[in-house]
Amino acid sequence: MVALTRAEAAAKVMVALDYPNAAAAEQLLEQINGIPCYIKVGMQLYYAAGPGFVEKLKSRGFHIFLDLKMHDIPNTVKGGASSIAALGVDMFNVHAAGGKAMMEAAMEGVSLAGSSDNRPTVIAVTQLTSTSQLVMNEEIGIPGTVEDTVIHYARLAKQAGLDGVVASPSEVVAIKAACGSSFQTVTPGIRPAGAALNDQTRIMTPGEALRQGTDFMVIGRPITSAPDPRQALESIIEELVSHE
Ligand SMILES: O=c1ccn([C@@H]2O[C@H](COP(=O)(O)O)[C@@H](O)[C@H]2O)c(=O)[nH]1
Repeated sequence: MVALTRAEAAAKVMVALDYPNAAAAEQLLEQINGIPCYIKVGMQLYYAAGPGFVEKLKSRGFHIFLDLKMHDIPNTVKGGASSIAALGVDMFNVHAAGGKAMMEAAMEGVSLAGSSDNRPTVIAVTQLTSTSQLVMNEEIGIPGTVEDTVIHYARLAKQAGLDGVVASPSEVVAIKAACGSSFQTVTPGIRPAGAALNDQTRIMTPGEALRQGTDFMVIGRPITSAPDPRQALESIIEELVSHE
């Protein structure tokens, strides 16, 4: 495996700003100031702080993944995607379970918002990393293995013209084999050794996820709930730099 520089390792980490308001998010951003990682804004912060906060982060030079996981009828997702693309975010997502027509509508919405040269990366959520094999089969009612479902959704997303998927790091090798190495994988469910699992079930350490070939790893609580978030992020970056 080719060794990563510190900047390359940092650029693979998407810090999940799961906070109730802009002030709390700003506090974390202050603590990790100068580390060139990606920032993920999800539902909690977006619904509280709104599109203006996202635009503000963009104007300050952050790379933003807007994680709103749209899942609705195609026409509504087309409109939502168009509004999100107009915000200038670097990446956003939809649920693959919405189907191919819905994902194609998301891509149409993106093209309505502007030039294809600087459009956001559009990815699809496959199976949430909190979902276990048992829950997928017995509660949600999808038969077969989680990996088969993830691959089915990844293929559908690719056919619809999307750029990649959200999945567990343990599914990255199979996704790349099915959809090609340039099809992007964005993987939450990252837990440094010894960290609390919280509600995640399909997890890997940062080093293991890197070895699987993940493009980006989404990490929230192991950083944001740490006594020293900057130190927690630095030690994840160090794990990626030194991983063989
Ligand atoms: O399948 C998914 C899709 C999205 N997420 C999001 O990633 C972060 C993970 O946070 P942790 O605190 O590291 O568990 C969070 O914002 C989720 O909404 C996911 O976990 N799994």
